Amino acid sequence: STFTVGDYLAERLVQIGIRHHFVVPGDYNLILLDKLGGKLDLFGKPALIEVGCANELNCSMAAEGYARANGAAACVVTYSVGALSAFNGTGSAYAENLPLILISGSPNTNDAGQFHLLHHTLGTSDFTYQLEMAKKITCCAVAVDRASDAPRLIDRAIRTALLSKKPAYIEIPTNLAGAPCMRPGPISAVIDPAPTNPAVLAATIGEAASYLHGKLKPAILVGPKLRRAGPEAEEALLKLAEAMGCTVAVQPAAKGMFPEEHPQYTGVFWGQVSTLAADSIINWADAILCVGTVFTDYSTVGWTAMPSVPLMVAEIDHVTFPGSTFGRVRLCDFLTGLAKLVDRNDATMVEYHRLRPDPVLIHVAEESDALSRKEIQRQVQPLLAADTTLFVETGDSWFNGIQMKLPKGADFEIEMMWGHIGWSIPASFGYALSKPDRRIITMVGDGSFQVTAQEVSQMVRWRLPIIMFLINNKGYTIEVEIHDGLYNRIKNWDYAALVQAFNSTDGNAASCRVETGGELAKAIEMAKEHKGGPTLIECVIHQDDCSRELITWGHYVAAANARPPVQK
Ligand SMILES: Cc1ncc(Cn2nnc(CCOP(=O)(O)OP(=O)(O)O)c2C)c(N)n1
Ligand SMILES: [Mg+2]
Repeated sequence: STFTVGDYLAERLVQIGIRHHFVVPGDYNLILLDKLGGKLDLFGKPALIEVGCANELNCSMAAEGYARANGAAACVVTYSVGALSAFNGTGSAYAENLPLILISGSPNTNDAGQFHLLHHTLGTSDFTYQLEMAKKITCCAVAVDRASDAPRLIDRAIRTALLSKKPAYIEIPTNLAGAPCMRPGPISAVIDPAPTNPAVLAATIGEAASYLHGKLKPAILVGPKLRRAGPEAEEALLKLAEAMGCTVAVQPAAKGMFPEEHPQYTGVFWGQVSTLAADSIINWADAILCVGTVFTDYSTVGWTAMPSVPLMVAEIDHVTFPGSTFGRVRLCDFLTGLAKLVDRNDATMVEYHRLRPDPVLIHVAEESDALSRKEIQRQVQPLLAADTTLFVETGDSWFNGIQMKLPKGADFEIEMMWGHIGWSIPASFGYALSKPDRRIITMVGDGSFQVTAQEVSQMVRWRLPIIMFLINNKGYTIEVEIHDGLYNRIKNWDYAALVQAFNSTDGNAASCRVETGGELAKAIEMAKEHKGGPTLIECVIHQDDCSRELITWGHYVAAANARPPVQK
């Protein structure tokens, strides 16, 4: 059969390791979906498994979650009505440094020139607006308008996304998906990374050695971009930390990127809402090796927690020092090279042993007591195991999740830069498809759940045993703590009943509402046994029952938002 543009795209997506593609069909992408779904592997099975979502916002967020687990993801939508919703998950992928490939069908190539007015458009004959918008939220946006251009444009978009860990956009007209196309050359043309320049590497390591020279108490701070640089970078960081012997703290969005059971782990550095006194040791250090760090208003508690010493910052492909910068240095190469040369200096570890906070006494509530946030945390903690990935949603779930202890092998996912409420439901669904052997636990607030609840029905459809703790505090508590108003109150739902509605006649979702510690304990036992599908446990707590960290953090973030305009 003829090799087509759609076949070319399918081949490249499979070659970069994608096994599932997230879709919402529309008449501009149906032929393309046939091609993507029609690609068979050597055993005659579909090489790409098509995963339908209830809407394009959730579709793009499911792809974002898939990219966290798989490294890259594809989201296929129809023109305008689909793509504009998928732009939100694309923005998340940009903010969170994930190579999500957004693919949109588009009008027949003959229509623009004939000034035809078409459905799913603004009602003008200008069909370029979507590509222009996509250019602003991706690292590369291409529109194929001739089949002969498809290989070059598709390869460029995918390569740029993989190298920069940012989303890319590919637009394919409905009458080109099935058009004859040249076959691709080796995938190495697309995935070979830009190699580290050896001379630059040597110079960078030399600069790092002089940055550390004479410092008495260096520490390491890990940020969320470390993971985006690949598992070899995380491994290299571990070796560097062990070569130095110093303390290692992580930023909130990097929780789980350094093993928490490691003796050198000293908590989440998040200013006044840090864990394990990480702020004390970071503030005591006289040199901080920042690896993949991102300092934002949220991660610096409204700018009240910026480190006060000159920093070395190692990024995915460059390193900066106070007064100098080095490009084309891949993070794993830099960390590996530095680990071989760096002097051991455990001064911060010695000091940390002096100031490390003692373990806190965990209060065990009476079984009949009204359920509290603390009791939920106490009962969820034992669920975290080596094969667990904990998803935490924007809201007080961030703060409750950050306080959890991750046992060896456990992982953590948070969307702290983009912060789109509702992300965790489709994202944990997408992630679970890529890592079926992991147990997913999602902590999500009632407000967030209302944004993307439909995707629980995909967890039912794919029989994924995701356990969701829905914290029902009757509204937008994180917003209440930043700045309250009636707009932070929402209509309460019967969340447990809603999830049962997704079962219809062929479902397997378990759900219940719990209002005491005793009921929660029973629900957790039920969830642990329930394998054939998702479990939602709606945990009812008082609307003001929020973490002290949220209140402190909210106070300073509100102050940062309120800074008066600087007279220009
Ligand atoms: C798409 C999107 N729209 C609005 C916001 C602003 N926002 N941030 N957090 C919230 C409320 C979250 O409420 P919940 O999920 O119930 O969380 P908590 O009550 O804090 O546990 C809003 C409305 C947002 N972060 N994302
Ligand atoms: Mg809430």
